Amino acid sequence: MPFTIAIDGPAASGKGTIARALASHFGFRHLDTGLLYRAVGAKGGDPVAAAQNLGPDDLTRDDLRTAEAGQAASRVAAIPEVRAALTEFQRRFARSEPGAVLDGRDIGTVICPQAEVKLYVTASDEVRAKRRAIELDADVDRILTELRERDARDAARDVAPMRPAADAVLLDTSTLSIEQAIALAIEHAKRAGA
Ligand SMILES: Nc1ncnc2c1ncn2[C@@H]1O[C@H](COP(=O)(O)OP(=O)(O)OP(=O)(O)O)[C@@H](O)[C@H]1O
Ligand SMILES: Nc1ccn([C@@H]2O[C@H](COP(=O)(O)O)[C@@H](O)[C@H]2O)c(=O)n1
Repeated sequence: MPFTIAIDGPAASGKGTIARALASHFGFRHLDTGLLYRAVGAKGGDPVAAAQNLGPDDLTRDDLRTAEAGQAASRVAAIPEVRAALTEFQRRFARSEPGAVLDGRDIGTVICPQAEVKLYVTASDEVRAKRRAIELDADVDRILTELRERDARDAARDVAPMRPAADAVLLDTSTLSIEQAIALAIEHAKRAGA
């Protein structure tokens, strides 16, 4: 039976960093599901058609990590038909042998409610904005405004809103180094049988 690790949380909280490290540590596959929504937003045109026809080339564009791509992703992610078009791909990925780590906003609640491990990774708004501003070499105040706007939209939407699953373990990385956050996540996953 494949082992699934679901990691959710707000923008720039460190989900992807932890997800990649867990996948590497346990020899599992990793899917950054935010990239799917970023690719749909970046493709332009009808977002539902874009989601239904997403291909490998769409996921390797070099403009997907920008703040603008994040905002566009958040807008198309509120459309139920867009989410529906991306669901089966994510669920199939989650069944990868020997295991898979998926990070996003609705992995523990909607995509993989039966995941063996569920983490909800957070950090204060200010810490997240600072980390992302360093990463993108951008203005921290602009990034803070953008993160708050995106989080609010992601948490308020009717379909698959961003929230921790009832059985998720919360991991606040505000005062943790990357190494400390990864070590805690590995420890938790091991205790759960990974
Ligand atoms: N514990 C930490 N301490 C310091 N920096 C961190 C920590 N965790 C992550 N970072 C850095 O913060 C930035 C955001 O991390 P990451 O990309 O993992 O977040 P994310 O939650 O996956 O973001 P997004 O939702 O936008 O994809 C990266 O530059 C990463 O290196
Ligand atoms: N499971 C998911 C993953 C992402 N989204 C939306 O995509 C935006 C970009 O995600 P990042 O993880 O790359 O920041 C995000 O703000 C969400 O709107 C989603 O809805 N569900």
